[in-house]
Amino acid sequence: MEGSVETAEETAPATAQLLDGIQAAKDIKAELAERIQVLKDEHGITPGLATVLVGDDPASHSYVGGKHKDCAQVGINSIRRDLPADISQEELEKVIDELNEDPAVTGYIVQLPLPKHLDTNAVLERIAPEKDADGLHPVNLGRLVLNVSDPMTSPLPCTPHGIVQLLVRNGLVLTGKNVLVIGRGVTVGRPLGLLLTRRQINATVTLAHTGTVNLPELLAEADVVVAAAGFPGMIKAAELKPGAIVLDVGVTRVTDPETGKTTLSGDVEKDAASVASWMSPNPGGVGPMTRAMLLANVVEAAERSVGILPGA
Ligand SMILES: Nc1nc2c(c(=O)[nH]1)N[C@@H](CN(C=O)c1ccc(C(=O)N[C@@H](CCC(=O)O)C(=O)O)cc1)CN2
Repeated sequence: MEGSVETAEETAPATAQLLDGIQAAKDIKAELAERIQVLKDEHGITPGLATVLVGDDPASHSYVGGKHKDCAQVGINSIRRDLPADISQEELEKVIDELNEDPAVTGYIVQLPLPKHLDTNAVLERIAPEKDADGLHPVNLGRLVLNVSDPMTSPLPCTPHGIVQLLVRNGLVLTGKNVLVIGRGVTVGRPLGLLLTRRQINATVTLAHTGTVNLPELLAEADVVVAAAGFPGMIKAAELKPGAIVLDVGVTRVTDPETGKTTLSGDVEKDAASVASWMSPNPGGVGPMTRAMLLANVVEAAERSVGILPGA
């Protein structure tokens, strides 16, 4: 147009700043490796993480494999208990009892989801609370509800804690912000709502789920969106408040019927980065933080067991 010359700067699409989970997880691992060395050198204790994996779900196998790799990187011993998909509740509970008694195991997790015939809540409840590396035992979740959990007493669930760390480490303050959490699962949505409404963070949280009827209105008002629904691409750029902070947690493996190739898809469309102020990539955002916070829980449990204040 005559008389108006657009510069490249004016026409370039805005792009959100990156909430880089890979870098933050790397920093956390370096900090943990130092604390592990102190446990070994000064207290003669090597933290040990055990994983219990039932069945042959490829995603669960990949997550568990990642957890063992992480342990090797930072100096945590790791022990795998891979069990057949048709294991009975009784047999699985026997494995849990063995891990509760094993002094080499300072913490352990049961990879979720379990096959449908197993009672997940009964399994989680059987884990010794002091060895619960996922923070999903009713005692540890109860402490979160009562607002008495901190690293000195009990572990926090890994994904919610990872989300908080990712925000804090990027200097993002949520006081007074409207946070919309989409998904009410026990590993992400519910505990995240409890964490973000603590006085230290002081956000106002709305928990949306499949029964929510006004998601578009909620999205339009949200300063921060945490999408943990597991529906690929359900959040579109146009639905977001401009400048929103977006954390994409959901991961779905989508297989192309023609090529048979499987790719990972998040809950948020990639072009949301043109509207958001900050956005976590997926992969490479919250997932690596989940793994890093698991390591932190294992280290903190070992520190508590020898009477060191975690992180001190
Ligand atoms: N016992 C538990 N089970 C499950 C949890 C959990 O915290 N405890 N969370 C998820 C799975 N999960 C950890 O177990 C997990 C998910 C994703 C990632 C991750 O690093 N993802 C990568 C992408 C790679 C991929 O998905 O293949 C990324 O986001 O960059 C780590 C751990 C359910 N079960």
